[in-house]
Amino acid sequence: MKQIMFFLKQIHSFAGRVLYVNLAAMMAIGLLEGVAVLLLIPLIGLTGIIDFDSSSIPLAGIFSFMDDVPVHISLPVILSVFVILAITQNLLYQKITIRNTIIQQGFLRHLRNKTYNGILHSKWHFFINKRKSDLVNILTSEVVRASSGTQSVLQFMSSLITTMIQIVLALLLAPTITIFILLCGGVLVLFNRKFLKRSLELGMRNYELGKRYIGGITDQINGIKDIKSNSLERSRLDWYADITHEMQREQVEYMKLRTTSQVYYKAASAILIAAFIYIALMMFNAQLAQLMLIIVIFSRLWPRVAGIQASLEQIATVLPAFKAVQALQQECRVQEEFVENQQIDPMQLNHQIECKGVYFRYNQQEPDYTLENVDFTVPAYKMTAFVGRSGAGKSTLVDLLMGLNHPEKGEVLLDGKVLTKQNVLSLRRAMSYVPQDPFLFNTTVRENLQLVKPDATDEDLWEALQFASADSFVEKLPQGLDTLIGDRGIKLSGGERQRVVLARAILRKPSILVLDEATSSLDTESEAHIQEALERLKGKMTILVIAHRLSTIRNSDQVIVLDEGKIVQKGGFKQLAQDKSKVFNHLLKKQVEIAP
Ligand SMILES: Nc1ncnc2c1ncn2[C@@H]1O[C@H](COP(=O)(O)OP(=O)(O)OP(=O)(O)O)[C@@H](O)[C@H]1O
Repeated sequence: MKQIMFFLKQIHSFAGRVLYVNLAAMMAIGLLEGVAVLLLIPLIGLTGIIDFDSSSIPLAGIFSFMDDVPVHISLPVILSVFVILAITQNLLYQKITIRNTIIQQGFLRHLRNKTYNGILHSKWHFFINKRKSDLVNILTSEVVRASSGTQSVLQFMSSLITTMIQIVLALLLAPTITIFILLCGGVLVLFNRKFLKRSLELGMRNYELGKRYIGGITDQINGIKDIKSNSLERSRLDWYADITHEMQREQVEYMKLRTTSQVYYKAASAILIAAFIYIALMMFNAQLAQLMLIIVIFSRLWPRVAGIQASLEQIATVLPAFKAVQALQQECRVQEEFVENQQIDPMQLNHQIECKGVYFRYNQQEPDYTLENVDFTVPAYKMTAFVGRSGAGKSTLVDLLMGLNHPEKGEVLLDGKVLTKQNVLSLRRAMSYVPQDPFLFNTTVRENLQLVKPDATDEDLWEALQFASADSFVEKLPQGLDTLIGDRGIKLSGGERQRVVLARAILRKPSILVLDEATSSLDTESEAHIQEALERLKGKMTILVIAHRLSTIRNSDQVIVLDEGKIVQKGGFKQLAQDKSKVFNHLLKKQVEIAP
């Protein structure tokens, strides 16, 4: 019951008044069905087969006025009313089903939007600690499962209301039989509690399996090149066969559980009805009319009780999915980065970015800092490069400048203003970021570029492409700007992809451009193209570059060298190269040795 209330609260908070309208309509359906049962009393009398003694049946008196009406009139009248009631009830039922679907689909959409909104507005820290496939699983499978619980709850409510009304009518018609049926039903529901517990366990297993399944296939599809080139197909297929087998077993077990509990109800129904007719005939000398009522009431009421059990089991299985969605929403609330409720303009960086005494670590339980006492200034409209060995802390530092990581001590200042939750969005809108593995959609060059500026004209697009040294190769593509570039831009070379992404970054006309190892996987010619592009951009915006390849940053205005989370050198490229005892010179020498 706690679980039903939990679901009802959620649906209520979403649907509000509409829910009550539906519940009222369900009550009307129950009443109509009840009236149809009542009509059986004069019908039984009219058949004349049975010696109908209305005094033996409560409520039957209300039809006594029909005693004087001839059968050739009363029979068609009663049958017509019966047909009208049945049609009205079914029409109402159809309307309610549609309205319930509107509530359920609306609730699904509401759950999806709220969850995705929460995810997108969470801090970077949240993503660092989360497995991406778990988020995909919740957004695709679990949200749907959770909202299917809404349907079960509405079905449960409808069954419950109809049953209640029928119980009241049945109590008026035949109190002893009804109380007996109810007692038996109650005992069976109690007895079947273990089925609910088991349903909950199966729901939990289904959730875990779904998570593992999506996690596994996401990793494998992402790493398909490794799988193929290292001939790992067999082992991956074995994994897949195992997990799908487990999923199959879980579904079969669930079906076994559902059908077993229903078998109990059906078997109990047959036994009870036989026992009751026997007792009624042998002990109470019941009339045939009363026996017919027993059968009618029993056959109407009992399936409802069984239906309630089925809905409860259904709700129990989807509860883990609902709780997982809720837990994620709660986590996102705690991790909220900013509220996007007002029009925020991009900031214009005119003077400098400063890092003052910054300390940062990913895990505050650990003693060592990833960045320690970091102090530097990045002048606006200049190009600053961050270099250092792998793991020195370059990406962590740039993430801090982008407001993705937050200093534990110290502060980041933009034109003298501390970077906070309040101005981080304005900074992001002023920034374009080009990662090492750039992201392109499976569509045309044009649409990939217009992603950041939907109203960009052809002239704007070509200008950005020219700045990124990408114009000449785009011109040569079969359909130019309208050429499809495949999944993640697979039809372009690494260097071409990188330049399209750079063009996209430039199209936004950012105040700050960040390149995160954008040239490390490129050949020398592609690197030279990016270098040309950077040369063209110098002086137009503030450029931050993380570079493994030191040749890329030869023309930067300032180089910041990091080692084990500390700044060990700062200055111009040539100046740093001359200091033979320090890290920068060491890095340079290594690259010269590797170069052919
Ligand atoms: N999400 C994380 N959680 C915990 N530690 C992390 C995380 N990301 C990075 N680190 C650690 O922080 C340190 C700095 O990593 P960072 O990625 O900033 O280095 P980097 O200089 O950019 O390295 P690379 O050149 O290899 O990309 C490393 O020791 C790394 O293991």
